[in-house]
Amino acid sequence: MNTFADFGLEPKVLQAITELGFEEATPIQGKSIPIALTGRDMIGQAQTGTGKTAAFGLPLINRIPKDEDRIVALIMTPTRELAIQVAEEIGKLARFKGTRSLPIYGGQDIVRQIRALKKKPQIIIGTPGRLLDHINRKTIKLDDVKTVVLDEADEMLDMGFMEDIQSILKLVPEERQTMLFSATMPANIQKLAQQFLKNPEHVSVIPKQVSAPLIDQAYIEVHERQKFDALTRLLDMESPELAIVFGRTKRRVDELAEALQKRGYSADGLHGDLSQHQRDNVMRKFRDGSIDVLVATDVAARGLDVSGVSHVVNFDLPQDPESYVHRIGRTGRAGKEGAAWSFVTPREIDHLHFIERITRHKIARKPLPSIAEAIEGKQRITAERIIELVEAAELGEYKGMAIQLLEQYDSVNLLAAAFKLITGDKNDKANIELTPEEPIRVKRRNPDIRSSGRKPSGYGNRGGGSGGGGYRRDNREGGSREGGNRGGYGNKGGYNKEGGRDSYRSSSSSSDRKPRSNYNNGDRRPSKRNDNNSFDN
Ligand SMILES: Nc1ncnc2c1ncn2[C@@H]1O[C@H](COP(=O)(O)OP(=O)(O)OP(=O)(O)O)[C@@H](O)[C@H]1O
Ligand SMILES: [Mg+2]
Repeated sequence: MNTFADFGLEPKVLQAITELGFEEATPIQGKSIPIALTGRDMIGQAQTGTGKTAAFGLPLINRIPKDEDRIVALIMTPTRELAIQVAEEIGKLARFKGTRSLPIYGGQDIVRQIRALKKKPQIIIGTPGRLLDHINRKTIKLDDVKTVVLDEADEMLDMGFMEDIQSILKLVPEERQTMLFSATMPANIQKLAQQFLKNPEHVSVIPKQVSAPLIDQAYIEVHERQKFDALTRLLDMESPELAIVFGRTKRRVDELAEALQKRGYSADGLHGDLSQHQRDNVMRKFRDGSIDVLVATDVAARGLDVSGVSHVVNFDLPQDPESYVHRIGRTGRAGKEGAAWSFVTPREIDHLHFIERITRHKIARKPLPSIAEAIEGKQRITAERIIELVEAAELGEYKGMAIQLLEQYDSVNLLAAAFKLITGDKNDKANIELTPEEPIRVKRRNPDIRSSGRKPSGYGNRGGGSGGGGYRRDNREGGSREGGNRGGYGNKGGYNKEGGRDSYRSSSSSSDRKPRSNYNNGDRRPSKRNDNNSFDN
């Protein structure tokens, strides 16, 4: 057990930690902070929701002199939402010391960013594409950067950011500290590490299983056409505080969010084809609880920390075990419990076993909730709300009618009728038709490649020879289908108004760099880029 005072952090940094209510350091913080404070390169791996942001953020803030007026630290994240969130957390940790930080991401007005850059931030938190834009415009200079952090390093590689990261790091002085963090460290991270890190310290607090321990994981076997009913029954039965429902494609997310709204759920969708304004809006509504179901593509899988997310539903199974780990890791964070449910079609059972094998966690099979369970769940919630109202005792103007009715009718019948009226869904008949998704197929891969090269990675280490797994992420179907279908869904539910995939370029930047197409560059991975290119740069 580590108290923060043991690390020799400055009083003003400690004050911020106290203010945030952090009592003791998490294991990854306990191991990383002393190393990071020395300025050594490091790779940090720990389960989702265990405080990796502060693990790199605190030493970073601690090491920056107060009167520094140059950019001395750079944090890169794979998504805009994550850049915003990390910047907020860094801002909180730096509050008393006064270290200045600034998020820089695509989709935001570049002129506004340039103005903010004039205020001499010391830490920049950004997505690679927009960072490069600023570098090319000479509005960001990296000559004085002493520390670089790649948050979700493996994801940035997977999204095809390698080239961008290379270009950016070339401009950072060799004499620097570089740190990589993620909950998952597939083997290809070695490539990045070898290229950019010097004799890094590997810090891993991954025990046997890579997914966070406080998440209750289950799966329900359903046919594609049953999924929507299964979801609504689950939502009714479990009544999540907040839930994130992951769909495989943007089209899926649009259709599902719209269908849930039709059925009266307070839901909205998030994916990379929305304008930044729409994305910000959805995230804000979800964070403040004005919607309680966020339907999202993998754009929301990494790093997002929203307190109150009690449930994650994989409406569609993800292709990669990593994605599974990160998606379900949006719940069960910072010592809280959470539930993760995955819908698995009969043809995907093998894929589920593959995920179980790689994540080393058996996922319990649960039956499809029955209509009776769903109704009971809804009634339970309604009853709780009624009791709350009764206890609040502010029912003055409703009492007259209640008294009148009770004189004529039986009280049980009256209450039952009220329940029926409240919970019986007039919207249940709303016609819902979702475009079916193809089942995911198992892509074999060599178990060894899961290891980060040093034990224990939480993956791999199960023997198995080398070579020839044949697993290729860019074969995954989600991406191409997302792209292929986009045109047809342009005006559903008010989404996709931006139009095509390159629109982020024109709206976010006037840089002369070529738009990143997923299809014209063999180097880029088509699958995720398809969603991510518009969410990042
Ligand atoms: N020492 C601590 N004590 C209590 N809460 C903490 C502590 N450190 C961080 N937290 C909180 O825990 C939550 C999760 O932290 P964070 O987002 O950094 O996790 P993470 O390890 O980066 O997860 P992911 O892999 O999903 O990105 C945040 O709300 C953060 O404020
Ligand atoms: Mg994180």
